[in-house]
Amino acid sequence: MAQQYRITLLPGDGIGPEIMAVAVDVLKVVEKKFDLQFEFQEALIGGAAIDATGEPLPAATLDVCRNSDAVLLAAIGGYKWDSLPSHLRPEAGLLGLRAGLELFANLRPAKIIPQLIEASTLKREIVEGVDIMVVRELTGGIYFGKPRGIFETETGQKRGVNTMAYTESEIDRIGRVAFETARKRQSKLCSVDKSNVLEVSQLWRDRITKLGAEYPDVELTHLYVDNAAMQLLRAPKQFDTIVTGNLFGDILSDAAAMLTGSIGMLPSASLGASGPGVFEPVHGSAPDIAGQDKANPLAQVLSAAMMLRYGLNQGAAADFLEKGVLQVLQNGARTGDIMSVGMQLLGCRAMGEALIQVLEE
Ligand SMILES: NC(=O)C1=CN([C@@H]2O[C@H](COP(=O)(O)OP(=O)(O)OC[C@H]3O[C@@H](n4cnc5c(N)ncnc54)[C@H](O)[C@@H]3O)[C@@H](O)[C@H]2O)C=CC1
Ligand SMILES: CC(C)CC(=O)C(=O)O
Ligand SMILES: [Mg+2]
Repeated sequence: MAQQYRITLLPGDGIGPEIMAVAVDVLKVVEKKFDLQFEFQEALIGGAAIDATGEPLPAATLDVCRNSDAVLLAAIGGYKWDSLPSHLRPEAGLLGLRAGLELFANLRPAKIIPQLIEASTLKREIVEGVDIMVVRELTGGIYFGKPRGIFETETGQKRGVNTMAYTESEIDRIGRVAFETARKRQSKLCSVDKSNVLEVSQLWRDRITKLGAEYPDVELTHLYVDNAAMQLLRAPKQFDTIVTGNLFGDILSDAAAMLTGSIGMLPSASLGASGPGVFEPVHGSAPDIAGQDKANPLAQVLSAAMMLRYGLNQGAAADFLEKGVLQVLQNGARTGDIMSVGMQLLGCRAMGEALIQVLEE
């Protein structure tokens, strides 16, 4: 009998529904090829949820996610909701989902795809062979620290406040994920912080260094985040696995995306100690191209592959999808963000169709 999985789909906003439709079609091919059965359930998050219910993360959404085997998320956010107070914005829905499911570890691979070297803004010799895994802490740091808000000073000025805080146990648990991840790769871990200025980073560096003693086979180095950003663009091949906090990981993973040609190619997995993971592209809802059939759906498809691998333990099905993506690119199919001379420019839907054709061959 086919193995059954309950998958919650969170298309969200902007290009979200367009790229999610492609991922679902692709997963239907996987079902057939691997004798799996996906029970898809769609739920509201972000701006779409605000419009329908007044809240960015309705309780019903969190419930259905908790009761599923994995969650596939597209993206949230858009101009329409930008002036709402921060706790009512679409982004609060995403943060609430990550916190609600205790998804403290965000794996963001940035691996150069040989077919896309020409799409990178960097020189071939700089990016060829790049294979980096960013392990980003996802439920702590400045996105969650208290106090936060916009307060009034004694002189009547507004003062915006956010707090970057990490406890030892929060650092240790993401540190362990990072050391274990590095061990399965090239056994090189670079921890990124700002410990020359921030106490929170001093504690971070201290704990990661202590943890390093338990992983003598992993070569541990440390970089300040400003230098790390520069090194990522100067000589990205020096990196294997990077571990860092929530804000620095958010920023560095967008920078790492450009090494590989486009943020439209980068997937991620958000994992906790137990329970369903959330699998989502690194990019956002791209409101500038939403509704125009221009989005690259491949980050979403590769997020579905990460879901198969990390969330459902279906490694062969994940390999199948990843190979299909390489093949469709090899065939010359390109969306605008990864277009180069001599290739075939496709819209989001047509890229999905080209991929399905490859997968069904
Ligand atoms: N995980 C999530 O849901 C995230 C949501 N956001 C939200 O998304 C909205 C837009 O944020 P931005 O800073 O503009 O970041 P973004 O990642 O949505 O877009 C940045 C640039 O990359 C392009 N891009 C992104 N994904 C693409 C794709 N699949 N194919 C082709 N081009 C793509 C966009 O057109 C844009 O020019 C905001 O509301 C933001 O808060 C931002 C990042 C993550
Ligand atoms: C939209 C934010 C909540 C987060 C973000 O940019 C990300 O996780 O990449
Ligand atoms: Mg981001």
